[in-house]
Parts: sequence; structure tokens; C-alpha cells
Amino acid sequence: MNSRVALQLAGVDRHYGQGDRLLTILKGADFSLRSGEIVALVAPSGTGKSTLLHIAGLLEKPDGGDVIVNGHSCAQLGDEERTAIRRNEIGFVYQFHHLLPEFSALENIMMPQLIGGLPRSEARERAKQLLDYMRIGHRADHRPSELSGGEQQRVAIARAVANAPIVLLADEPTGNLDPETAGYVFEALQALVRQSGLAALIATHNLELAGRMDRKVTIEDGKVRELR
Ligand SMILES: Nc1ncnc2c1ncn2[C@@H]1O[C@H](COP(=O)(O)OP(=O)(O)OP(=O)(O)O)[C@@H](O)[C@H]1O
Repeated sequence: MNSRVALQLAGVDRHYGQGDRLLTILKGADFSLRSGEIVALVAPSGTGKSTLLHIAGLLEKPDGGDVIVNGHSCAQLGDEERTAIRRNEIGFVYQFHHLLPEFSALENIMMPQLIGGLPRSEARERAKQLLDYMRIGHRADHRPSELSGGEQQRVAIARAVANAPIVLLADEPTGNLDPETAGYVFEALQALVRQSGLAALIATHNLELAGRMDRKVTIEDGKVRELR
């Protein structure tokens, strides 16, 4: 594969607590994610999937090592620069949609684009396209509470890619959905990744979905390991 590396973790350390309560989660963890690939992160509960995603998404700082996003080394950057890279290059999807309840589906997707400085008309147009692409164009004016779980997650995915990031990180995006709904939400996500050339890392407990991704990795002894 000769696509470019969109995201790299280099020698990442992360621990919580100290003394006899020291918990080492990541220790010299290396990982690369290339544009156009979807990678499953599969590991038992409590091994550090969310920690790894938060570090990769610049939501949390590692104790050591570097996160390189689209060629930008982030180890020495301040909070403002990290926030700018996160906004421009990274999309994040959570297990629970985290949509803003008082805004419509369309407005939720417009929001990151408006924050990024895009004119309202352009943000609206792209939000509409994304909703259509996710096959929920007819729900544009509905608020999150008026949508089903699968529809809410499709809006959350559309919002995550609204700013055309190069990396999509998802923490159990189908974790609270029934298997059939999980399947079609995953298909929508997969189609979006294929169409846009995004790089996606998706934590999941769903082994059937993990098996449909390009490769699988796990966390073992604080390191990221390839699963066969
Ligand atoms: N802020 C924190 N302070 C102390 N310990 C923490 C903190 N955040 C996470 N941990 C611990 O680090 C470990 C890894 O947590 P993390 O949430 O990354 O695991 P996970 O693999 O995503 O788990 P799950 O599949 O259950 O969501 C857990 O044992 C957790 O208790």
C-alpha cells in the first residue's frame, strides 16, 4: 500500500495514578494509520482503547512519545495549536452521539464548519450533502431526540466529517445499537471512508464488524499489536 500515513503514534506512553496505584496503559506504543484504510481497535474492556483514541485525537496528552497528524508532530505544540489541528484534521465519533439537543440534524452538522469559518450557505450545502449521503436527508430539520439511535449516529458521523478531516476516530460508534442497525451504520461509515479517502480507526467490541475492516489491532502490554 503506498497511500500516505495520516496518523502516527510514536513511542506513546500513558499512565494514570502514581506509586502503588500506578496504572500503565500505554508504554512505547507505535501505530500508523494510512489514508483510505479502516482499522478496527479490538481489546478487552479497560485495556486502553478510549485512552488511545483520545491521545490520537489530541483530546488528551500522552506522558511521552509523539502523535503525528498529517505530518504535524504534536509533541511540542501548545493547546491552541493542538486544538487547531484537531478541528482541521480529525473527526471524532463517540458511542453516544453527543449531538447538541436544541439544534436540528442539519444545524449540528453545520456547527463545526461555522466554527471553522465557513460561510453559512456553504456549511448548509455541505451538511445537506452529507445528510443525503447518509440517507437521512429527510430528517434534516429534526432534533436529535426525534431521531432513532441509528439516525442519531449517522448524524454524528456526518458531523465528524463535516470539516473534511483526514482522520476519523470512533469510540464504539455502534455500541448502543442493535446488530442490524449497527450493521447499516457501519456500512454508511465505510462508504464515507471509501469515498473520501479518510483514514479511520474504530474501537469496537463487535467482532463481526471488526472482521469487515481492513485490519485489526489490539492493545497488549501497553503496545499496539496487529491481530491476524
Ligand atoms: N482519568 C483516569 N484516571 C485514572 N484511571 C483512568 C482514567 N481514565 C482511564 N483510566 C483507567 O485506564 C484504563 C483504560 O481505560 P479506557 O477507558 O481507555 O479503556 P477501554 O479499553 O476504552 O475500556 P472500555 O472498553 O470498557 O470502554 C482503565 O482501567 C481505566 O480505569
